[in-house]
Amino acid sequence: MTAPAVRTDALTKHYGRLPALEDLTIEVPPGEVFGFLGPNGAGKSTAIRLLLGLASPTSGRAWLFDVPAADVAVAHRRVAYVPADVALWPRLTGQEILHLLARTGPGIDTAYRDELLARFDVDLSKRADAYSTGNRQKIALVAAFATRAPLLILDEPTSGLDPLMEQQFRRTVDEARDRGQTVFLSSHQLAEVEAVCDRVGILRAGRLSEVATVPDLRRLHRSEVTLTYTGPAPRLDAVPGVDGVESLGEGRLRFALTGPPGPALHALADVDTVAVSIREPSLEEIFLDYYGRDSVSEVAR
Ligand SMILES: Nc1ncnc2c1ncn2[C@@H]1O[C@H](COP(=O)(O)OP(=O)(O)OP(=O)(O)O)[C@@H](O)[C@H]1O
Repeated sequence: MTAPAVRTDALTKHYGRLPALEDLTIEVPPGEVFGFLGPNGAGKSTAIRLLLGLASPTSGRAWLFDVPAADVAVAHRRVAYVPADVALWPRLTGQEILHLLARTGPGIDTAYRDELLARFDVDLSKRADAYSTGNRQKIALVAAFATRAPLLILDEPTSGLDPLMEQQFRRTVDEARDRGQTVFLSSHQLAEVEAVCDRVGILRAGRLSEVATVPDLRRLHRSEVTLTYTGPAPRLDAVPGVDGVESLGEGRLRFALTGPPGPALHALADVDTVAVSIREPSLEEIFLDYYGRDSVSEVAR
């Protein structure tokens, strides 16, 4: 059996009394694009630092392709990493930095690197201390995606990119997946996670609340059902999974449906239904369920 690209077992990190990460157990198979989603302080960067051996766990363990994460010299042969705050050698030009990174990493595809440089519109002649945050991030992304590393770990990879570059980023992740690389990324951006990830892990205050595909997340959460009928109004108040029943006037009503639709369909069996529409929740609405209104603006920004 192929080793999982990432595996953690009850991975925990406390800073003093603060549980930055509690009991994280996940498995990411090779070739998957996995997104770690959560608001500021949820523990995303802490988890990534533990995977990279940049911090040691308080308890629990992590492996990259079955190599203990703490065995940095071996584990990093298969990893390319882009940190949230990209720091580059200030006196080197973009060109020099790419050469340096190519010599120290797991080997690169130079033709693909040139394609990425054009795609991300990077000016390689400037010294790194003259780069903007977004340009530093672009250099680091090009360096990582141009490697043949089987695992790419990206901490908030698009936080400094403009919308046009975000599009290019999404295309590049798709190409990495097509080549069989595993991508493990953290993000605040719901749209990005929705667009690129096969599965999403939702972190809340250091704990994993859910791991699911985006369509599965939608199924777990409230859909909005609007019903048009003739005859007497159906009685739905006590039906499992149904709440917020609201009349929209003559012969129309709306309700929220959570979980399997069977009981609601059963309750509607004798109703003369003219039309029914079901609107699935957006990822943002799913977040409202998890975090409440205050943090969703932070997550969706
Ligand atoms: N070196 C540290 N010392 C003390 N506390 C820390 C340290 N690093 C992180 N923390 C705390 O651990 C918690 C998780 O932080 P972490 O950076 O992992 O969150 P995050 O989800 O990556 O957030 P953001 O989206 O803001 O980067 C936060 O409360 C943070 O203040």
